[in-house]
Amino acid sequence: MRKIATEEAWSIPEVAAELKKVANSPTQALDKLLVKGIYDAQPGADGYDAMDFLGGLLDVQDKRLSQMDELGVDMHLLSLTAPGVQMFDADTATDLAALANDRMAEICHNNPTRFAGLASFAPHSPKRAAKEIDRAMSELKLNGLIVNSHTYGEYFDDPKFWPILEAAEAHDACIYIHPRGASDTLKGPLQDYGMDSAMWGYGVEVGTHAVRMMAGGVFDAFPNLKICIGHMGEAVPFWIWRINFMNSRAQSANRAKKTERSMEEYFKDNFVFTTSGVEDDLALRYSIDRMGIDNVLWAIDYPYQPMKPAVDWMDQAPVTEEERHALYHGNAERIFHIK
Ligand SMILES: COc1cc(C(=O)O)cc(C(=O)O)c1
Ligand SMILES: [Mn+2]
Repeated sequence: MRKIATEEAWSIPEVAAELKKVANSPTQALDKLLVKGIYDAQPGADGYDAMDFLGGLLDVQDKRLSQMDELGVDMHLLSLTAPGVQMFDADTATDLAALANDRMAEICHNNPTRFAGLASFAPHSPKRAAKEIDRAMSELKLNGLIVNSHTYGEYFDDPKFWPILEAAEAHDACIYIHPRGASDTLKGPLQDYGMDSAMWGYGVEVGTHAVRMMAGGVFDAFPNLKICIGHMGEAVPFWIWRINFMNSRAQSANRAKKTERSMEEYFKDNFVFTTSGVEDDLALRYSIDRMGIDNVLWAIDYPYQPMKPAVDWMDQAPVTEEERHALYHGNAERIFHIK
């Protein structure tokens, strides 16, 4: 069975070098905790260096590909790892997004059956971002788009970003909204106990972004726009009944923006989500039964999650063989235009 992993992190030395500067900058962004640990690792300080995430991010043809061969993973859908270019100034972000897209396109063109890619862009300059999206999709023939949730505390329900959404919809380019540390206005109690990143804060950040987009009417403006989120839908699938009920009550009470469709309809029609970093049988079964098999894709979240457990888990997950085909490759081929 063809296996396509859809949230597979990657980076280039130029972005890593720029993030090392961020690690030593006065920024108060919550991402700094993790950026310091990965890009300016002090051996033994917090153990991130022992996990060698940076080595895994920069590698494509060596350990990554040999593990894929060993485990029968046909393809990685690569994306520039969080926080991407979003902590840089607008010009640096625009330039490095284009550079990363060129490098990614080269990898994909040289290994067309093993790697596909999601293009980066700099949301800071929506019109320039839209041009990079046009270039990435039309010229570089990449497979979709990646953004790491907020950019300087702003979210895609804000119409200033809608040139980006317009370009994505026009190209039928799914935007993967990947996590990063919560924005300065959201980070409050997320700064302790390791809650800043994958354990909790990431899900809060992306879940908040997804609900803002649905409740903000984004999908009335862009009915064909497709969004992908990871980590079994950042808990939104579990919470969707309550989101739907409380939003429709708030709309009736004129406390929420009137929308053409319901929150549940938007989540079903305009979102898909992956299993990245949630290797849980019951969560998977619920997600398929609640949101539909066409909306769930398999992912590893390499190098942050080890490859073998993610394969072993999906190989034995409690799904039909038809569902397993959809999870492992069918949905990814459709959403990310993978031949
Ligand atoms: C950007 O840094 C990341 C770190 C981790 C982690 O497990 O600590 C996970 C992700 C991720 O889920 O992509 C990203
Ligand atoms: Mn990830």
